[in-house]
Amino acid sequence: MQPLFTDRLWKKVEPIWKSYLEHPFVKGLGEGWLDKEKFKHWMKQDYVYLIEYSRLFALGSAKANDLTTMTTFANLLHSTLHMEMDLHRNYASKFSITAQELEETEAAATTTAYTSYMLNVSQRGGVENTIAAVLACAWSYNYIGKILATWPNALEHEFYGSWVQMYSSDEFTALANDCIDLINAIAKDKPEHELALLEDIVVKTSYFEYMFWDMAENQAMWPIPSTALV
Ligand SMILES: Cc1ncc(CN)c(N)n1
Repeated sequence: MQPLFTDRLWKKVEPIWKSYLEHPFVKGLGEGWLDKEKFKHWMKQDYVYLIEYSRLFALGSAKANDLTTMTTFANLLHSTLHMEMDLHRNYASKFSITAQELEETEAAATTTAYTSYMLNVSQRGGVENTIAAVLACAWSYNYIGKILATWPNALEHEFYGSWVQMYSSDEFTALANDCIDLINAIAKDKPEHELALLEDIVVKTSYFEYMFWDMAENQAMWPIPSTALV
């Protein structure tokens, strides 16, 4: 039997993904001591990130060569806009931030760079580029969620517990698995030079994931705040 493309990808990205678990933001979230202002920054940035990420699923649906793939992308789009973004809207209400205010968040430099990269590679290629661009997002959050769920009291934490519950849930796991199955099916008959390009997209987005945790940890926006500009 042919090895799965995601087995090869896993070998490549494993050191990057393992480093997420050592990152102070992820560690603080899993151990329950993360500063809430840092979490608020992540939540707001992630909301505008997810709007662009949703656009990718819509693009994947439009680029799909068959109805099954089109339906999978449509389902991923729907679940992101509802299930995943509901988590953010619920957290926002705890900070007295409305859904409208969340949507109007100015994207930080890292958020802009990451979403622009994903949209760029997706628009430049076929459906295989789109699924490669979203793979690390869905799969790595599920990877982190499932590991944090095994940490003492992470699932029960009064504030961060619902984050761990959502990203480790059966529903979110099914979405991540849909992405894994899609890329394996699409990669099956591709020549090595095309697989190498897809692998590069997954590695780059894995680096962007690390940068996103860093951005949240440092509550970073842009080098000179826009409020300082005339
Ligand atoms: C930055 C980022 N990457 C991935 C996910 C999981 N969809 C997320 N919510 N945010």
